[in-house]
Amino acid sequence: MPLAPGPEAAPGTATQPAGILSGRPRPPHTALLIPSEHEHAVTQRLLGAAQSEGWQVLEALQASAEGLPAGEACRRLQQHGHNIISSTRAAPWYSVLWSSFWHPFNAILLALAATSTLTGDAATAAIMLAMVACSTGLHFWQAIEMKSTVAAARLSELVHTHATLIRQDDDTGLPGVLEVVVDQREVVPGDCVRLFAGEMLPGDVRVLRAKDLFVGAAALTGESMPVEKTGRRAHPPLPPLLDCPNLAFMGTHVASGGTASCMGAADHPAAEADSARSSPAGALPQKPENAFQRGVQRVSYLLIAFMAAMVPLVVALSGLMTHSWSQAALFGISVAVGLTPEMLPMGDLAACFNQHAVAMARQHTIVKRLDAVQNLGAMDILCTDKTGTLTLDEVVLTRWLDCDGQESVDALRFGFLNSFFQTGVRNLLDAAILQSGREEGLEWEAQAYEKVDELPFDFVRRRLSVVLQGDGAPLLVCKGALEETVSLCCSVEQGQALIPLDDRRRSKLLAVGEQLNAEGMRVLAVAVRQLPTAAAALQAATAAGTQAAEWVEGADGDPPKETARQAVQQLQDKAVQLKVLTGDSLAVACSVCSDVGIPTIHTITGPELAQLGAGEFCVAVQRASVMGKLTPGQKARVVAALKGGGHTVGFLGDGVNDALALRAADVGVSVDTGSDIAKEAADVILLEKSLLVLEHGVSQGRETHGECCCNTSKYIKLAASSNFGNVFSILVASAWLPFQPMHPIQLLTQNLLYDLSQTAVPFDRVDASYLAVPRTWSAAGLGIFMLAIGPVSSIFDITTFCLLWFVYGANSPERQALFQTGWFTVGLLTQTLIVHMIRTERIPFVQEVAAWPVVLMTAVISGIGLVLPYTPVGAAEGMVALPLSFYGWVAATIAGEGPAGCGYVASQQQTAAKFITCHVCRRIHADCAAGKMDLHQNLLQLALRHLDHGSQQRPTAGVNTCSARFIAECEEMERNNIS
Ligand SMILES: Nc1ncnc2c1ncn2[C@@H]1O[C@H](COP(=O)(O)OP(=O)(O)OP(=O)(O)O)[C@@H](O)[C@H]1O
Ligand SMILES: [Mg+2]
Repeated sequence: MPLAPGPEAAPGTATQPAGILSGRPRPPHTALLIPSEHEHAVTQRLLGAAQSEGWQVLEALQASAEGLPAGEACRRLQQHGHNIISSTRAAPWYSVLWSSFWHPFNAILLALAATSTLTGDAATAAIMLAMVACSTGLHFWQAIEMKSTVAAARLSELVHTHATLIRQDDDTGLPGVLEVVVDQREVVPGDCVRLFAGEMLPGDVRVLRAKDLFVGAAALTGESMPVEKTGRRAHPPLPPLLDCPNLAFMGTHVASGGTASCMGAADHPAAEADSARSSPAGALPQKPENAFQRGVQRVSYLLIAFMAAMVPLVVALSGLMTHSWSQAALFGISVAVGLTPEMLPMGDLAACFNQHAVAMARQHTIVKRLDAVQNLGAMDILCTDKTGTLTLDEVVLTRWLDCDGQESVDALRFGFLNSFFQTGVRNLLDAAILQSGREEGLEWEAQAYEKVDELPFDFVRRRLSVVLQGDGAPLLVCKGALEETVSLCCSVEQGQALIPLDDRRRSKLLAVGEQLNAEGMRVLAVAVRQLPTAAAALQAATAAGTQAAEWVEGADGDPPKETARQAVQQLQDKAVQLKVLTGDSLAVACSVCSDVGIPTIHTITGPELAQLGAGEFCVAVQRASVMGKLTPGQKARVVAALKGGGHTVGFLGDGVNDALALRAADVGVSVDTGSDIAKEAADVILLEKSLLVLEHGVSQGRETHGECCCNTSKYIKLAASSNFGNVFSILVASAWLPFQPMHPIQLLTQNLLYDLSQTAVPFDRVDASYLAVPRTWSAAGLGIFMLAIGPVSSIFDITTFCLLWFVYGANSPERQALFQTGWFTVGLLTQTLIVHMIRTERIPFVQEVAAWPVVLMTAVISGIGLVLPYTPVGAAEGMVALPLSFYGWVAATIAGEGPAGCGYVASQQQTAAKFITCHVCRRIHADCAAGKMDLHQNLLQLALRHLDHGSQQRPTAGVNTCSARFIAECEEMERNNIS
């Protein structure tokens, strides 16, 4: 029963019955939206509800156990607004401004400004404050520009979550007879909600009646095991709010519970005592780090390590040469600031991802986490379930047979009874059985029974049982996967007689099932047993050795999708390997897979996997393309093992049993029609369950990766390598000059201008060839860039030093201003313009021009760098006018440094790529020889990855030849292997 917000709710926050208001940890920006007194009042009201009897809570909410009348619900919806969490609204501008200001770069600048003020250098302090304003303004503009929170909120509105409510029908006036499924946003305070396994709580609720209701609250409390909730009144002393046994909160999910209704009608009694507590959705773990996060982290560590090594050296050398340790320390701090690519907060990336996410929404793909867009592009293995992805999701019951393969209405009758009374996970199989049963006129038979208890379906046992009370003795009806159910039976019905189910008959039955499976039919078995008492029936259902008096069989067909084959082909063309992970039988999965073009040469089942050790498990899952009879935990383990093998793994699934694997994957993909818990665990939601839609998503993910990450990593490489060169030059200069090669303030200005010039790089164009294969963000290549570009730029810096020292006579502390201005200009221009040479292999501006934002920004910043020494700001920073002839040297340095740097990088890359090529080749050959790798399945994939390795390092003739040779070798080996 969702609880109403109090009258004291602030306008605009009253749109939800409870949810975020109830005292759980909140996202930071909601703190500004929800007054804490209000939160306190809500907490008190919830605690009050926990201590009251159910009817008292109902009375307080002016509601009844029969549900709200439809008209009243409408009125409440108008009064309270939609049931939406306020946190999805945009943070106010002042909080955005504050977070833009609160940045390490600004903190250092403010500290430097304070130091300068204390030493009486007001001009320097003023410049530093201007830089703070500039950097804050830039970050603020980026944040406002991207409006990512607002856009993300709008995107999530496209994904629908439903809730089952009990409402009174105003027309008939009959109470409690209407069970309506509505959008979660339409749930109002006072509504009675029925809860099913796998569903998310639509609000904060006071449980009124429940049996075996287990709620997973890992998202709120961090507690991974689901906890039981009951409808009983709580007595003081009360536990903390989140642990109250009769309160359940928005954001948590129903882990198990059969008929565990929050508020159920009398004809829905409780579930069996020992229900499926090991429900797959029971313990949804935190999302592990994904490929993108791992990559970003590695890059950050590299930069930090570099800074930690260089800065103390600079301080020591500068202190020794100038004998002014305070100046040396200040200089060291400026160098440290210079080494951080601070204009690249993740804001830039987020803005870029956000733009792409909005574009993807137009293609029916909703991105819940922004970095998931690029993970979709980086994905090289896609694990998918079968139903609805490869098949039409249209299950029709086609046959109902007895043990001899003859049509048997009894089979349908008991199947129908089981499906009719079960209240666990909603399921297409049950819907199909119910439909056929109704068509055969069996519905009235259900009236003769009353459900005594239920053991809900779970994906490990793969069966479900109901205990029914008719005229005679209680009847246990069990329905489930063929093998699992038959393994419990000891006799079969033949005519009116019961005959023992011996091994021969059992194998015959299983063979018939397999034959049907091979035709793409799913086969379920139904077993029944009459027992003296309900308690005995319950015991029999719980125990393993149920003795079945009857055995019957039904078959369900779900034809493959027409578009599946095309989508599989397109994904394979994009170098994405497909693996089918299903809980269904292997034979059915293989039948569907061969229809849609997924190889079925290497397959494995869950029970087989369970026998393997960790190492063998990894090899087996890398090799197999179809895996059947997997438990939910095994699906997640397969995903984790593939990730451990260095792949970026996607998982597409919609069931309660897919939630764990969705969470484990680098990118979890679910569908709008999927179960709540799957949608909660996923990073991407498809509004249409289709591999074709996903294939578009992959293309867009690659573009996103290219435009956002490739360019951004280009930015980081450039920033890190040119800073490395600068610091190297500073080291040389500090060891040589009796003064500082550049004033700290000049260094900071140069750094700020350079960073500004690079803010446009993420919006640069990317080559089409870059999009052909999966890409991951990595620090690989950064070292080469730093080691190649750094020394080359240092050589040109040193020639500049010599020029200034020997030719222009800037060789004493009195003439240091000329030296510093000269190096400021050369350094800024070369750093700023080198991006045009690094970004393409062709001749910049002649054969290839960068995107206009890059051209514009670099031109503007170079212009500023050239005129700054002639402005009052430049003068305040201690710059002087440069001799005109010096600009000729500047032009020559730029002309020389670019090509020299590029040439050197190319040669370094070629060597590195060759090394990688040979290294990869050697490893693959060795693995193949040792039989660790399956040639047929993996070679082409590896070849593509290998080619990718080469092209990531900028393809050169040598690398391409090597890759081509490698692919030829692979094909040759494959041919030999097959023949
Ligand atoms: N409602 C049900 N009643 C009885 N048995 C069921 C029911 N639902 C599923 N099963 C059994 O459990 C097996 C696994 O379930 P299911 O096929 O839904 O798994 P899955 O991994 O979600 O498959 P998919 O990959 O097709 O989505 C089924 O093949 C069937 O034998
Ligand atoms: Mg499924």
